[in-house]
Amino acid sequence: MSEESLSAIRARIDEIDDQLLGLVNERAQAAMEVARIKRESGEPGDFYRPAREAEILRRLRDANTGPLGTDEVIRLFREVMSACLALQRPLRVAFLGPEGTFTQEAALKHFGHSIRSQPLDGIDAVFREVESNSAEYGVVPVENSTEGMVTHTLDRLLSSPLQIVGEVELPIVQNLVTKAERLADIERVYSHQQGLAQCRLWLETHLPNAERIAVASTAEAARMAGEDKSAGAIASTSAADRYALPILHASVQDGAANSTRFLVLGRESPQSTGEDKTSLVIARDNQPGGLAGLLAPLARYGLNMTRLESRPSPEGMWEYVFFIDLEGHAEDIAIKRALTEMQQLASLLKVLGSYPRSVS
Ligand SMILES: O=C(O)C(=O)C[C@]1(C(=O)O)C=C[C@@H](O)C=C1
Repeated sequence: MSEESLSAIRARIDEIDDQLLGLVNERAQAAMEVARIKRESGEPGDFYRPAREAEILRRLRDANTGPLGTDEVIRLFREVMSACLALQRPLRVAFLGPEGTFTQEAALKHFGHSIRSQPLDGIDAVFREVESNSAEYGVVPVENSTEGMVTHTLDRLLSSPLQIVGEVELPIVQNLVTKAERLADIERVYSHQQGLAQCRLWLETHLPNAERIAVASTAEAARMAGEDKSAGAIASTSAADRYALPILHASVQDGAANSTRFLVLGRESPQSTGEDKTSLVIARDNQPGGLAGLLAPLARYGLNMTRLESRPSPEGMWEYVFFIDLEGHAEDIAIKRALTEMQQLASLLKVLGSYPRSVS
């Protein structure tokens, strides 16, 4: 390619960037105008509107003709909205820390980078931070595709007044990070208990003699491995970056398609977007056919159940509560009717939240 045509294309890119800059700032002005109207009309709470954001992202995803791919378009516009929202007032988002955890990655994927993120040292602490209004939102893991449910999150949802306002799905890539130069020099491996479990086969094959030590998070594991040349950690790429640890082996998780689902916690359920999920927890006194009877209204109203999990009830031995995800919003007429009928049979029925299905 000649020098002239290269500089001509670069001049064109400069021109486009100037236009983009102008347009992005024009958009930010419009978002500030929305904030002014919200403030004047005395709307309670913060300015974040998850339903509106999901609609914007879905519309742009469907309108995109490339060459940029769906993920990139969603990521770019997520960041634009995040920056616009921060002009109104930056959101405080608590997450299961420390910095560098997959939960932080999920929080940034959902809210963009213009938030005030607050790392906390336990799932319970994240719930408490939002319950006490010290943060507007919280992000906690709820399920891993190889390791199953995060039971602590389910149990805490039962007792919390918070609502689920969103969900995030994140592909999980685990790495062996270490200052050691060879696998043979590694005597112990730190990780979160789920990280160790997700890489069980790889560890048995490649580090059969290394001691496995479960710690509070994969990020904490990376920090500890950074202080000990004969140790390694199973951790994310961002944890490796944060503690300046080399990745000796990348992508060591056993399942190729390993992903974790996170919940976004807030105080108010978002409005219906037409592509929503509703989570609830139900229980019925122990009796033959009890659960089947309780679920019958869902089938009668043609509702699609995407998840059913049981947990021991805090109330009594050998009693269970059931966590259910449905397609649809609690304001949809079919869900309203089904819930009214279920309520008559249930000893417990609590709607944990209706929220837009994750956009990707
Ligand atoms: O539409 C709104 O309510 C806005 O505040 C604007 C906007 C945006 O940037 O588009 C910003 C934040 C909200 O979470 C949703 C959308």
